[in-house]
Amino acid sequence: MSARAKTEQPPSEEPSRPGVEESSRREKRVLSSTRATRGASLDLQNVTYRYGRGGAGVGPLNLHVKPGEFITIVGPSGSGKSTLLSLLSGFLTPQQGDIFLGGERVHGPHPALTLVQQESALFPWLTVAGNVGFGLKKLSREERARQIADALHLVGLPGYERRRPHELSGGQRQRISIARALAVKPGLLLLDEPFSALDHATRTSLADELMAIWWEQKITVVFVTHQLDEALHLSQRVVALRHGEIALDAPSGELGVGTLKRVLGE
Ligand SMILES: Nc1ncnc2c1ncn2[C@@H]1O[C@H](COP(=O)(O)OP(=O)(O)OP(=O)(O)O)[C@@H](O)[C@H]1O
Repeated sequence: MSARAKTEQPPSEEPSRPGVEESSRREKRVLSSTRATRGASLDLQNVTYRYGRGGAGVGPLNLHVKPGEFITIVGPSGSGKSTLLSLLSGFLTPQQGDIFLGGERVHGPHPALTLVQQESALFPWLTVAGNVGFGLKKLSREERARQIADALHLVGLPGYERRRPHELSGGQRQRISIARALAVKPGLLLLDEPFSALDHATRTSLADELMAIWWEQKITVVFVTHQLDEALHLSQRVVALRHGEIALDAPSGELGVGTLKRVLGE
């Protein structure tokens, strides 16, 4: 049994605003937006995945993420964060239990569900437009170009369509990876330590940008990080994994780094 300290969520399906409104730029963007939820809900019901019989892995996990909510998953190395993200992104199938996105059972990779990983996985032979528009091939040329331009605008790189990945900095490449994920208008955005390879200043500014994008785009976000302060700063809610189980699930505003360290045994 996990020592789960689940805290009651507000009754509304609309997530509360983050408690980090100190950035004036973000504040301006936040206030200019009418917040109506577009993100999908995410439900895990008794989800279990073990590598080998009785081996390491995760579960049973039970989790409900509201449409438009931003949660972070923290946990020590080997606690099951990547396994959980692989299950959420449909790359692994639960051995027991079910995952529902917007009420529909997840069977394998899903277009409304995109994953941004630690190292940007851009195709080096394609331009920025080719990368960002990769999942938009069914659209007309004009519509595709418009969605690419919109996504680049969101990540603060308008006009970068013709650049190649090797002409960009590490931070810019991660922005393009996020733009590619956003371009398909996902119901759920999964981020696996997307800023861990970046320097502190770039990491902080990208984290702020991500907050603004989340608030504007109304998507549901699941963000995995090793950094406890980043988890508390970014998200509304922190889920801590330990030995493949949920050891804590609580609003960020009720937590401090010290509490998280104690729960995680750090
Ligand atoms: N392919 C695999 N085969 C066997 N065991 C695995 C495999 N992948 C992961 N594991 C084990 O499952 C457990 C959870 O691993 P996972 O990679 O999900 O943890 P993590 O929290 O993401 O770790 P890190 O922070 O180091 O990336 C670990 O004990 C790991 O050794």
